[in-house]
Formats: sequence, structure tokens, C-alpha cells
Amino acid sequence: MKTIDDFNFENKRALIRVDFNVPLNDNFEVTDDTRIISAKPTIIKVLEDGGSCVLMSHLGRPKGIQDEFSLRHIVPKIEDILGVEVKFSGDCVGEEAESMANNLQPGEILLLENLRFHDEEKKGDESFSKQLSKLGDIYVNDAFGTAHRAHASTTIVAQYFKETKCFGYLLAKEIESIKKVMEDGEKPVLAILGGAKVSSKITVIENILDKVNHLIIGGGMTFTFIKAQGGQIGDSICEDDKMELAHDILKQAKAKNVQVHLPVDVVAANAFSNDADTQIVDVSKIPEGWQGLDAGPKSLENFDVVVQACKTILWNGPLGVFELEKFAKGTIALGDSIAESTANGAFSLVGGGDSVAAVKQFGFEKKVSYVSTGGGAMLESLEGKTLPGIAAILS
Ligand SMILES: Nc1ncnc2c1ncn2[C@@H]1O[C@H](COP(=O)(O)OP(=O)(O)O)[C@@H](O)[C@H]1O
Ligand SMILES: O=C(OP(=O)(O)O)[C@H](O)COP(=O)(O)O
Repeated sequence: MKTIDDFNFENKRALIRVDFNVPLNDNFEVTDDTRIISAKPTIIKVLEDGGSCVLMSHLGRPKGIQDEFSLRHIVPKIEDILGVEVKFSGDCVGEEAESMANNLQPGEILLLENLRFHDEEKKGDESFSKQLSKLGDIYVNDAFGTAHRAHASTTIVAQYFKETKCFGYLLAKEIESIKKVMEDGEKPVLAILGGAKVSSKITVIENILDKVNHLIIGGGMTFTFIKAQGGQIGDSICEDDKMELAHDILKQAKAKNVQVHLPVDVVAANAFSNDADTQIVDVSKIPEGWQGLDAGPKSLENFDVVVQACKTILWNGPLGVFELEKFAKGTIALGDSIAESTANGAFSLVGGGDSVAAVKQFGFEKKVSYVSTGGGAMLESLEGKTLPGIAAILS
């Protein structure tokens, strides 16, 4: 696996694919700069070697050229984080980009305009990829968040850099973290899967059953499993067409010697609201008119015992509707448990959109071993897929 450490960038231009697809508010200010901070070590390494950086990224899902998706908006934030001036090219290919890239001096940074202003980016167009390739001497992919997309800048462009392509520090770290859980994690290995629906996690569950010793199933997914076992789930969220599958998953787990832990009690509410009345009830005796929106205290105790006993922990998906304060306790308690287990030597990886949001919101970011910068990319990795952005560097 070739990483940025295998190259000296003195007098070289690094063409770096970063994922600066960051959230902006109405004033075009960056509201979460994690992805920019995460790319910093790679950029600094190039500059310290005496090289220059051409940064390329997408922002959002624009339809053609739309100013609200211009990467120009985030230049001040990047300059703040890197402490270096950032030049900006109003197009990612063409004369302006080429002449600015050619004139870059060691220590300088150029940011290209949103790659997705050209349809060719998502199509993986060859000639567009070739134009991009002219902008650097060494291609570095550090965009884990976009590594599941086979686009021009993440995948096709790599073919123009046979011996001169590598992973940046962030992408290498993401790969290593996934490997630590999925391949060589210290046992017992635990996966905690929560979130809303079974359907969005089926492939993850099936793939993970071969890798773990324990599986905690929580969140809205719980109720499809409970109903499948004959429980009464009241008005809780449920995918009736996935009940057979839920059964099958439990059977597979048994055959593979994976211990499955489901909630035994829940916080049931008479409405999907912070103002709802609530009661703690047995997970399989939820009255009509009530829905389970968080794990109950006995479940949290049980989960804590498992979490403390495990040496490798993967967490994807919240245990309850954490966006509503009244139903955030389970997710917070689980975060506390994982933090404690991590402090005692376990390796913990948090990945997948909403669980990362929860970890950040409740301040667990520094208390777990690694928080992934990719939502979809992490899910596809957990499904066992080889991401095209990663394959393109390895080939
Ligand atoms: N018991 C529940 N009932 C309904 N929704 C739930 C429940 N528990 C969790 N959720 C919701 O699941 C969503 C996260 O699901 P998902 O997108 O699958 O997770 P992730 O983004 O971590 O993969 C959150 O918005 C949360 O409110
Ligand atoms: O934010 C991203 O994905 P994510 O929300 O799944 O983490 C990436 O930048 C990929 O963006 P895309 O899903 O528009 O290709």
C-alpha cells in the first residue's frame, strides 16, 4: 500500500483529491470543518517536503454551475486551518487552472473550483480525467468520504499516474481503522448497529456476522426483530417485509456463534415528540398507541456489560431518536460505555452518518479511537465492498 510517506515532494506538485464536501450555513460559513482539519497532515507533509499542492474536491450535488456550491466560499476556512494563503482557480480544468498550477511555487496551495460543475466528473470521463492529471506530478487520494464513487477525480485520473500515485494520511488511516475491526481486531469483537431501518443495514449485518463475536442491534431496527419473534411493538417503526429476513439473520448468527443482544426494555412514547408522555416498557409488550423511541435502562445495563467485555468495537447508528432530547439518553449512555471501554484499552471505531453526528453532538469524539469522515463510504466498506477510489491506488 503506497502512502504519501513513500514520496518526497521537493519541487513536485501534488494533485490531491480531498473531500471538502462540508456543510455550509446560509451565510456560506462552514459549520463542520472536520474534513478540512482531517486533510491537513497530508497537505502539510507536501509543503514541508518543499512541494506545492493542487487541491480538488466536490461540494454538494450541483446541477451545472451554481454559485451556492462554489468552493470559493470555503477558502477563508481552509486558510485559517492551514495557516497558509490559498489561491483559487475559477474552473478545475482548462487554461486558468493549468497556468495557475504551472506557476505554483514550493510551499504554495491552489484550490480548484467544484469538480461537479462539470458533468464529466461524475461520468468518470477520460478526457476530463486527463485534463485534471496535467495539474500535478504526483496524485494523492485523501478523500475517504468520496472513495465509494467511481468518478474522474477519485478513480479514473489515477491511471495517468502509474508509479506516482498514493494514499494520503487520512485515507490510509481510514483503511487501517476498518481493517482493525473487520480483519485483525483483538477479540472479542463487537458491532453495534442502530439507526432507523433494517433495510439500509442488511448487507452490513450479513457481512459483519463473519467478523464479530457479539452484535448489538438497537434503534428503530429493533422492532422488526422483536415483531418477527412474536412480540407486540405497538406503533413502533417496523418493516413488515423484512421480518423473515430478521429471522434469518438471527438464525445465521446462531450458526456462526455470534451472540446477538437486543434491547429488553424501551422508552415508549405516545407521540414522536419531545412533549410526548413516556413510560418504560418491556420491548415485546409495547401497548397500542405507543412507540419505542429509545433503549430502556435495563437494556443499557446489558449493553454496558458487553461493551466493557469487548476489545474491538464498531458503532454504526444511534440507539434511539437522539435528535429529540427526551430520547437521547440511550445513545449518550452507549457513548459513555464505549468511552470507558476505550479508556481501558479497547479499539473503537464510529462510522456512518448519524452516529458520527451523535458522537460529535454529545462530545465523545475524543473519547473513541477513531471517528470516520465517510458516511456512505464507511457503510460500503462495512458491506465488504472494495471502494473504487481505494482500488485505483492499489492497481
Ligand atoms: N426507535 C427509533 N424509532 C425511529 N427512529 C429511530 C429510532 N432509533 C433511531 N432512530 C433514527 O434513526 C436515524 C439514524 O438512522 P441511520 O441513518 O440508519 O443511522 P446512521 O446514519 O448512523 O447510519 C436517526 O435519525 C434516529 O432518529
Ligand atoms: O459527504 C459525502 O458522503 P456522505 O454524506 O455519505 O458521508 C461525500 O462527500 C460524497 O458525496 P456524494 O454522496 O454526493 O457523492
